[in-house]
Amino acid sequence: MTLKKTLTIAGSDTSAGAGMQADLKAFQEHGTYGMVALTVVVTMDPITWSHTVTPLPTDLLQKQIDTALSTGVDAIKTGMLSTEEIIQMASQAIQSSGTDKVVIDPVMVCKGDDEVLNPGNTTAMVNYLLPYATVVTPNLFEAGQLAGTGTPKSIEEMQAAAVKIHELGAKNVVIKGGKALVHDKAVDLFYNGQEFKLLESEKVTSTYNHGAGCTFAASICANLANGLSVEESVIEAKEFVSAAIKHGWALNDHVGPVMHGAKPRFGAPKVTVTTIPNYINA
Ligand SMILES: Nc1ncnc2c1ncn2[C@@H]1O[C@H](COP(=O)(O)OP(=O)(O)O)[C@@H](O)[C@H]1O
Ligand SMILES: Cc1ncc(COP(=O)(O)O)c(C=O)c1O
Ligand SMILES: [Mg+2]
Repeated sequence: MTLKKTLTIAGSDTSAGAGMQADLKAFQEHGTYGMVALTVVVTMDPITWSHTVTPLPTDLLQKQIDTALSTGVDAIKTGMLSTEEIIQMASQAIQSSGTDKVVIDPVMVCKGDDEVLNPGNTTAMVNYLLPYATVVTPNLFEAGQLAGTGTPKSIEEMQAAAVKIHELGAKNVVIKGGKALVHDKAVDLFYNGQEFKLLESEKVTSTYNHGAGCTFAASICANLANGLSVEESVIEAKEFVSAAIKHGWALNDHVGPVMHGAKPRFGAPKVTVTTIPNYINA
């Protein structure tokens, strides 16, 4: 038996709820063979839990990319890319791979840590990654940065940002309303250039959501590798991450990771999908 090969170009979250650890766990749960090209290592102060991001030498990143690509990957996901040079390397890797199954998770901040990685990265992501994105998965803040609109605060503003990001080259856009959007459900907006769809699930009140974004994007990547359509991939990923958040738990006093493998063990909350009109300028 062979498995579909999924590659994440991402950082290591030493606390292991997010980053490449989340990606590998989600890849595994979806039955794909996960591989990693590591960009940075994120460590936490044991007392304050403030994050330190340490980049790996770029020649070492390139060697990892070359190794993984030589096996022939079926789908690629990107996560934390800390510099413009690393963003360009990820773009080159995507182009060299020949795959059209590409999920860009435009990580700009870590939950619980407000420091933006590097403001110049947004322009580099727009120029080098969005044109190759099968799916891009910004949260509200990241969507506002990519679109240049400021952080969306309503479904209408999410639609406006999604249209801009689509115009920048991403074939499909999922803006994650998540916990931040003032709404009684956890709402994500899906836009494929033609239709807007709202994906809604119950909003979990727990704060144990570390790694939700990575788990969601990695699940989309694995689903694409396994041959699901873009829309099927996003819907299943939403179910998968909803279950993971519902069963999130406290690793210590500072952080609560999602339970990556919750869906196959406990089932998933219901996700409803509704096509909505274009409210922009309505
Ligand atoms: N409290 C919550 N309850 C249910 N789903 C949530 C919750 N918070 C986020 N989600 C969902 O988890 C996924 C990841 O979103 P989010 O946590 O906002 O991303 P990020 O970690 O990148 O900021 C999205 O599908 C979002 O709707
Ligand atoms: C290496 C790494 N990648 C990505 C993220 C983003 O995590 P999330 O899935 O919570 O958005 C983090 C956050 O800590 C991280 O450390
Ligand atoms: Mg994120």
